[in-house]
Amino acid sequence: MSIPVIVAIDGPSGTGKSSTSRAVAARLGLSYLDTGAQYRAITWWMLSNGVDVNDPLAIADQAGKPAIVAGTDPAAPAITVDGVDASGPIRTQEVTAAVSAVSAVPEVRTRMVEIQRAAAASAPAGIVVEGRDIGTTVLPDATVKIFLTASPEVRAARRSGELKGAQSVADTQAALIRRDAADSGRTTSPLAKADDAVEVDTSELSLEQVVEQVVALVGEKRAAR
Ligand SMILES: Nc1ncnc2c1ncn2[C@@H]1O[C@H](COP(=O)(O)OP(=O)(O)O)[C@@H](O)[C@H]1O
Ligand SMILES: Nc1ccn([C@@H]2O[C@H](COP(=O)(O)OP(=O)(O)O)[C@@H](O)[C@H]2O)c(=O)n1
Repeated sequence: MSIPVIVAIDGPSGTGKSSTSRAVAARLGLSYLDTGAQYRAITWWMLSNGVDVNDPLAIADQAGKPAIVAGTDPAAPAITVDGVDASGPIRTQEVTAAVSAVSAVPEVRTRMVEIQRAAAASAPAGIVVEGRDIGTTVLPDATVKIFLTASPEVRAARRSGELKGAQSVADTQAALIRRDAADSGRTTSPLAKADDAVEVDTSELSLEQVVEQVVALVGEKRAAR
């Protein structure tokens, strides 16, 4: 058996983290973990249970309650909260608007990071983990660290394509920029590029080109060890 490979993919919203991570994991036969889905899931639970998402103490007090389970199959990402499928509700605009406040609470992060490290440690061939703080905090010894970027215009156009006109491109861009600022500005493990991460600007690249670059980097690291 070869040593498991750990790939950390970080970056702001709409840079291609999920699409790239799933494709790389599928191509290399690795597990896959979407940590953003976990933060969205705990946010959905807080909203559903009447917790004031602008009250960090109230969030901290409840952070240990929901059981969040994320699947690790890149062909079928799954997320449940207390056994209930949360894959639809976690993508609503209500959750998107509240997730940065909930994920800034240290007690929430401590809990999520524990689940994330356990998933990485138990992946048989290795794992691709995507998020905001994977290379800096969750898995600082990852084999390969990637930091994806793209211009705000490109990111907003990609996101509004997915929202199918539910929100204007201008509103989507403004919301992305607000979330970037909150995620980069928080005290506990903010969105940041690790010093040893490779930055890839995806603005002018196709998904296939980004996937090729990441697969090539993993191949180089594997050959070197
Ligand atoms: N390199 C790319 N070129 C064009 N579209 C892309 C690229 N990467 C991702 N996309 C598309 O952009 C949208 C957002 O991608 P996603 O992977 O969800 O980003 P993130 O996880 O960083 O928010 C998706 O609709 C996806 O198909
Ligand atoms: N490792 C991570 C991943 C996500 N998050 C939080 O979760 C939110 C949603 O992440 P996401 O990856 O689903 O966001 P999108 O890029 O899909 O819009 C982010 O805006 C962060 O507030 C985090 O704090 N740390």
